[in-house]
Amino acid sequence: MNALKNVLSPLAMNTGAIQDTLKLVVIGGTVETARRASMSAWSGFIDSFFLTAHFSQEDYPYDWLMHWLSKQPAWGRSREFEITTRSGGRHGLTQSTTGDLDEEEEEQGIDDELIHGRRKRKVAFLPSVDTTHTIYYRGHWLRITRSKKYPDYGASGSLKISVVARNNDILKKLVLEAKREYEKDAEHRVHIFMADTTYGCWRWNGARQKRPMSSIVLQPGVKDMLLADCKDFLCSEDWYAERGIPFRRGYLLHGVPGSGKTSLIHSLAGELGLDIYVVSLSSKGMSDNTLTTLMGNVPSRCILLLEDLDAAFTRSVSRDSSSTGAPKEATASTTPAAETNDGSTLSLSGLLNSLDGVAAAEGRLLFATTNHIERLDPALSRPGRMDVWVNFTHATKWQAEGIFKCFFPFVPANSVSPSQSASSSSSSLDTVTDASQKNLPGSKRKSTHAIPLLTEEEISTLAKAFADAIPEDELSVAALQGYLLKNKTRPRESVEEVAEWVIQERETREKLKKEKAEKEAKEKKEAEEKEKKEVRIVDLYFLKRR
Ligand SMILES: Nc1ncnc2c1ncn2[C@@H]1O[C@H](COP(=O)(O)OP(=O)(O)OP(=O)(O)O)[C@@H](O)[C@H]1O
Repeated sequence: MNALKNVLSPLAMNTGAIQDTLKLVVIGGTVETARRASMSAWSGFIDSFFLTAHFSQEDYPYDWLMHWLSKQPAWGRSREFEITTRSGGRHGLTQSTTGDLDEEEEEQGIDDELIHGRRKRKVAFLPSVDTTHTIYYRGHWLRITRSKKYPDYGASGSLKISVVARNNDILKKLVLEAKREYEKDAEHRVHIFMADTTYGCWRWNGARQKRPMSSIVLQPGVKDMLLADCKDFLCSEDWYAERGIPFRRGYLLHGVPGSGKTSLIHSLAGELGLDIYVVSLSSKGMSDNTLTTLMGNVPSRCILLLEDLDAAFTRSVSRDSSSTGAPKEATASTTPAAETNDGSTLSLSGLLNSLDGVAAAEGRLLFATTNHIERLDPALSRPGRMDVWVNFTHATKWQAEGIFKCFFPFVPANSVSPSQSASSSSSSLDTVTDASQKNLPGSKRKSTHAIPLLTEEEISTLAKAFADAIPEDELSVAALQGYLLKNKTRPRESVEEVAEWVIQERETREKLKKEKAEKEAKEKKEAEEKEKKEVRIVDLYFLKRR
């Protein structure tokens, strides 16, 4: 008993101290809880005065606002922000290529010029992720919070803008202003979106400088016809509605590789101010459902580009003659195609349904390209789906002359002195506007390529001589472009040497053709031998069993 007392006595002595400690803990806890409650009540009270708008990266207003934010001088005073030279989304209007940032040049606004052949980087200041920034806008303080939804997957982000105001007028004004600025800057660019078959959504793939229509050399009248047709369609919504015809139009551009099909579509998009949504039907994971979802998410005014239509049902990107390209389903059956190794379950009926179905966007221009029109199922290319067909051939003499003129600049005859003109050879070079852009409307860029100054008359004579040496309908325009690119500062020499180049091209093509034929013959022989060997093994097996 005494022993127990001895053990408990120190505890009894410290009871007062323990009680005091407990009191302190309770009081401290109560105070902290009260503090937190009051803080949360206060922030709730404060928040009740805020109007808040949410913007998701998947939608256009997010891009408008990110673009607008990147132009706000407020970031100069901010203590935390993101500096970027490339955008993670469609707001790539501030994006550029290689080079270093030079403060002085940035301030002078010459950051988009070529310096020693390198384009200076453009730098954008953006709100950093998961930090709330405050900026002043038209008499209001805006609280801006940018966050990433699924950063681990690099997936979409969002933007939250709060403002103390009686109604949402200020937020509306902000969004409209951001939209206007974005569209003004986008004037000179075409945005490209690619189909993401994994998530069934569109991913921004970059913004390209508009390509002037004059840089595309096609037979007379073709470009004008297409442009007029597209323009007419885009302003005929009521006409279609009155007649109950789905407001869609399809263009099938078919013909040899490197003849300008894709370039023409990009050029048309620039001219019409439309974005391009590209689907490669043969891509991995493409299925009827994915395609229908994608079609449902295409905006109403855009160009939808189906590339290499003939490759869609071969699950092959190969477009050479060994690829059959023939649709696996000859008719538009309603059963989906069996799943292939790459997980594609796209069927012809699925494709047709997604093009015509209710989910398919109205007002879109469908462009499809193919190198093998003969392999297309008639159901796919019939009017209503493909209303206008344009055939692209190898270069004609007329095109050869046109592409030469596109490449080399000329100066008006009265601005070149006779002596200057006479001495203008590759040895007497002057710096002029880039040959490939000088005579093109809408071209602003200056290049430092040294190109001899020639008069319009000289260029015309050279272009004619160049065209004379080019065989009709034998070489692609892309091949001619390649040759001229190699000689972009040597207009005269390019004409003198072109006949020799044509001979070399023929020889190279013959050699490649021969090599290909030999390779195919070898593969065929190996396959036959393998088959024979397998048959012999099977025969042996049955002989043994008997
Ligand atoms: N008619 C043309 N006018 C101007 N440039 C052309 C023309 N055809 C081809 N080119 C040039 O050749 C290159 C390839 O052209 P493009 O990709 O448009 O050809 P394509 O017909 O779409 O080829 P593919 O069928 O292989 O996709 C481009 O750089 C383009 O500038």
